[in-house]
Amino acid sequence: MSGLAISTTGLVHIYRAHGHDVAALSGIGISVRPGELVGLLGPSGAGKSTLLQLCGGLLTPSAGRLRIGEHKVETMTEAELDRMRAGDVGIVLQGAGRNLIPYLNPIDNIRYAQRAAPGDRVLPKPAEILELVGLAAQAQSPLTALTPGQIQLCAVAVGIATFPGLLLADEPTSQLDHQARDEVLAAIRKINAETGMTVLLITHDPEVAATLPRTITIRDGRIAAEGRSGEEYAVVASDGSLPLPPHVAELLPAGTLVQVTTTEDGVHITPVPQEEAE
Ligand SMILES: Nc1ncnc2c1ncn2[C@@H]1O[C@H](COP(=O)(O)OP(=O)(O)OP(=O)(O)O)[C@@H](O)[C@H]1O
Repeated sequence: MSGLAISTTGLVHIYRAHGHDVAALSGIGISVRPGELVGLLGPSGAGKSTLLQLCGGLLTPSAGRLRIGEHKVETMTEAELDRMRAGDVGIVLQGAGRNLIPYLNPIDNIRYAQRAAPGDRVLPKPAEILELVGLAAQAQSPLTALTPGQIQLCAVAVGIATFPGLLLADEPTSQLDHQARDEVLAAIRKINAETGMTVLLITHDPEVAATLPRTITIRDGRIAAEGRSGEEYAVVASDGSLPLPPHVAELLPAGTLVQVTTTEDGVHITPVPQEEAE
């Protein structure tokens, strides 16, 4: 299957907790083209995992629009979401072991993941998947004999067992040494390049982020910035608002009046001294 696009408009997710609700996402608008490899960044609690789970059909939006390929996620029934997860979207949850059946070897883990795929789907051979992620030699090894890096590669292999159009991975390179981290990242890049699968991965590691062609940073449930090959940019939202980079926000406390002017060489934001504003 070829890569799936992701498109969201005004995406909101509220967790209904006892006593109070938590707005994890407060109006996210992103557009990811088929076959892109995108990193999702942001501080702890920013809403990254929530966005990933919405894209994977594990959660449903509280408001807003979410398209995964042709799927209109906000209108889908539980059964339709199940079918999307079984064939079109692969999810690698944080903590490799959560994605694997501990008593099955790598090739049987892949076979098991393929059982849920829709009957009309032509599935790749499990050996091909292991070859793609670089685990061919460990196909029959018990998971207990694998290194942490190989276990993570196995979790990725299970995530792509049906060759979905979208791979979602929650911190696939965390808790690994640098060599294992780079091997997992190389496998994900290879999957993306050779199959055209769209990939959205969460990372906290600035070294990983710097190597990705595109990154999206979330802060307080909103898009805070986008990166292109290591360079960070602020992104104008659909309502015209512009989140300030943290080092600028520090200089302009909430409530500061600013003058926004345009000149030939750009747009300037100038704080108005308080005495002038009064
Ligand atoms: N099941 C839940 N019930 C209530 N609140 C939740 C739930 N899951 C997450 N949250 C809250 O939603 C917000 C966003 O959480 P989320 O896990 O999406 O952030 P994150 O950016 O992935 O964080 P981290 O990097 O720590 O994994 C946080 O305030 C979190 O406490």
